[in-house]
Amino acid sequence: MPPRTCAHCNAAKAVLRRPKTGLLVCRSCFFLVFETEVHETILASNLFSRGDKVAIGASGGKDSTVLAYVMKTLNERYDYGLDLFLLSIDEGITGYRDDSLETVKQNSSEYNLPLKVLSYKDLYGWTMDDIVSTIGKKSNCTFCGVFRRQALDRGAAQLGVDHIVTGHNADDIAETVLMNVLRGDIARLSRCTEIVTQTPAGAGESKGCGGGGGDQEDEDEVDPASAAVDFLGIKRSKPFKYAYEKEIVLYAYFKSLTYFSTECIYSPNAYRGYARAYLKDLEAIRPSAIVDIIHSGEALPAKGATKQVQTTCSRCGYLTSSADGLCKACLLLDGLNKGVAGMGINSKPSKTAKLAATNGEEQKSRPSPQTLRAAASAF
Ligand SMILES: Nc1ncnc2c1ncn2[C@@H]1O[C@H](COP(=O)(O)OP(=O)(O)OP(=O)(O)O)[C@@H](O)[C@H]1O
Repeated sequence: MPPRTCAHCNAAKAVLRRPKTGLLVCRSCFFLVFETEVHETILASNLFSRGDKVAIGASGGKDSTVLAYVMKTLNERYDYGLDLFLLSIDEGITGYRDDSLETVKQNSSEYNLPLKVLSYKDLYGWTMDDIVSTIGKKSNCTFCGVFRRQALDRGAAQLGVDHIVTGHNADDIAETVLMNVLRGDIARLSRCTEIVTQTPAGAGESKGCGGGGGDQEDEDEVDPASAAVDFLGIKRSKPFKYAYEKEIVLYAYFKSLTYFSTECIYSPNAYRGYARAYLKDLEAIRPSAIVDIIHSGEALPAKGATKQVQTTCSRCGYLTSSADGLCKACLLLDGLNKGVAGMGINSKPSKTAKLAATNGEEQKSRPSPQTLRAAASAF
């Protein structure tokens, strides 16, 4: 049988079948089509403006490694005029983040992108190793997700960047849509498909974990107790919103990119694991399921979603939607420092935090049965 030719150029030998479209493509057309789709996502959402300083959240894993490479490529190819940085958070997980940070350092020098590393130990006084040895593995992802979100914002503020991009991909977002539907969490459902956010969306947006251990590169660490930084100005976005995980892996493989592929040792994440397995089954039957779920998520939530009122934490200056005055990270730290770690996890948002910002009406965070039925029937 003669070798099959690429469906795009009709000339070169096809080397892979694109997971997203099923088309047989050659290596260079695959690179080009993958990069062009990310470029189109960036243009369609007006993600950047010329002169923006952009930090790439770099964990050393496949998604953020490919993101760093593609952002650099597109910035040069299309002359976006962006000032790019790598920003890594060292959560303090021995045998995981210390190794992955070595990969980030390698990428920093290979791609010629300056790297900044911030650690939980310096910011919060606790590593994830310390936290897990105190509270066990249950709920540790809550601490890690809340701390990382804030740490990324603090790193961005120190770098003076306008924007953080992360490697969340289409599979991550589709999984999150499924999880929010299954939990009936309409507020998060309305946020999880947004390609850009400008204020903290809370721990639930984290798709689970990261790990950690690396060194500090900067001397001007933020003291959480004295920070008064305008976090509201920092945008976050997901240029890989429509990029399939399988294609990211293929891209990294065919480009021979260096990335760290071990799962976090503290990440049980059972619930997301079920959503992921279900999504993979759906993808095997119909590859468009991933992007279809994202589109459903975008169309669903309008009703019943609330916007939270943002104020600043009375202790560290970070953003919070709690009228009690403390941000989630400070609440969690209080619990840890007082030896009652469940305190921050179990605390419920105060009633005022649930006020809808737009119309001033108080709304319940639980959706109505009709809203839930409508959401569930879409799947
Ligand atoms: N420790 C970290 N430092 C900086 N950014 C991080 C860190 N952990 C996660 N991120 C950012 O958040 C995104 C999602 O991370 P998560 O750990 O949930 O997924 P992942 O699939 O393991 O991502 P990756 O393959 O990039 O590690 C990453 O792609 C990265 O941009």
